[in-house]
Amino acid sequence: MAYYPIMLNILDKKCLVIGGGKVAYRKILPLLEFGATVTALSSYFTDEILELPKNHKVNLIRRSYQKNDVDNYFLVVVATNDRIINKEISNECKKKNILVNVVDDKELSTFIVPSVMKKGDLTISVSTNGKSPLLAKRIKEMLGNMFEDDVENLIAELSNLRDKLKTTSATQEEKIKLYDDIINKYNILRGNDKK
Ligand SMILES: C[C@@]1(CC(=O)O)c2cc3[nH]c(cc4nc(cc5[nH]c(cc(n2)[C@H]1CCC(=O)O)[C@@](C)(CC(=O)O)[C@@H]5CCC(=O)O)C(CC(=O)O)=C4CCC(=O)O)c(CCC(=O)O)c3CC(=O)O
Ligand SMILES: NC(=O)C1=CN([C@@H]2O[C@H](COP(=O)(O)OP(=O)(O)OC[C@H]3O[C@@H](n4cnc5c(N)ncnc54)[C@H](O)[C@@H]3O)[C@@H](O)[C@H]2O)C=CC1
Repeated sequence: MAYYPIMLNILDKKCLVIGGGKVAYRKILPLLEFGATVTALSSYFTDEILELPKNHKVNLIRRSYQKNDVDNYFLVVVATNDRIINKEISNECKKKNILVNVVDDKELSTFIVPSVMKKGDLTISVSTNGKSPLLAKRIKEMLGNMFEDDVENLIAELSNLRDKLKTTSATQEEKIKLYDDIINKYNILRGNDKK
């Protein structure tokens, strides 16, 4: 079984993280980074999570999970240490067509989270289909170190040109030739001696 990778727009979307331990914290951070409004619900929160509402769009609810808590959320991450509760929440989300990630059971999840490296508008995301999250993280670290910082300038230049070419009658082949000329002008990979 392989997962279909997509880029999800979660800007201002209501996302719920259930659980308040170190894994919940790790799952909350990228949701915030990508613009979601996060509610964390847990009977207990670590100090790191308790600090978050000071500077971020996070709302904390300190109690254990109750039926229908997932209603009206776009996406739910389940990070408790209670497998029975995890299964119950997963079933509820699936029934209600809410995207759900259960951090310790991919069978209960409708999506899993890859390891992500972001450099401006370049996103590199690595998954092992849940087989080895640590390897996903290591590969992401290796790939992250391969890129020169000017990859961000390259993307900006390509994007500007692309906007301009949209209103011209250039053919797809002509456009790709122009894009490739720019790509070849840059040294996006470290140690790449082209130029
Ligand atoms: C299926 C998945 C579900 C999901 O969470 O979406 C899942 C599941 C599990 N992870 C476990 C363990 C670890 N997870 C990490 C780290 C990360 N785990 C992440 C994703 C995923 N983890 C999804 C699959 C991703 C893929 O397809 O490869 C990353 C990429 C993203 C993120 O968490 O945001 C993030 C790296 C962030 C970064 O790049 O920095 C580390 C390393 C570390 O902490 O440093 C360890 C210890 C080493 C090891 O086990 O490899 C356990 C066992 C728990 C136990 O033993 O009790 C389970 C449960 C199970 O496997 O059943
Ligand atoms: N996906 C991943 O990357 C990883 C997943 N895991 C798994 O993630 C799970 C959580 O790990 P930790 O954060 O270290 O655990 P933890 O024990 O520190 O935190 C569990 C949290 O769940 C809360 N909780 C328990 N029952 C609840 C309920 N009924 N309603 C609301 N909140 C409830 C607790 O109050 C606590 O805050 C574990 O099952 C672990 O196996 C662990 C490592 C990595």
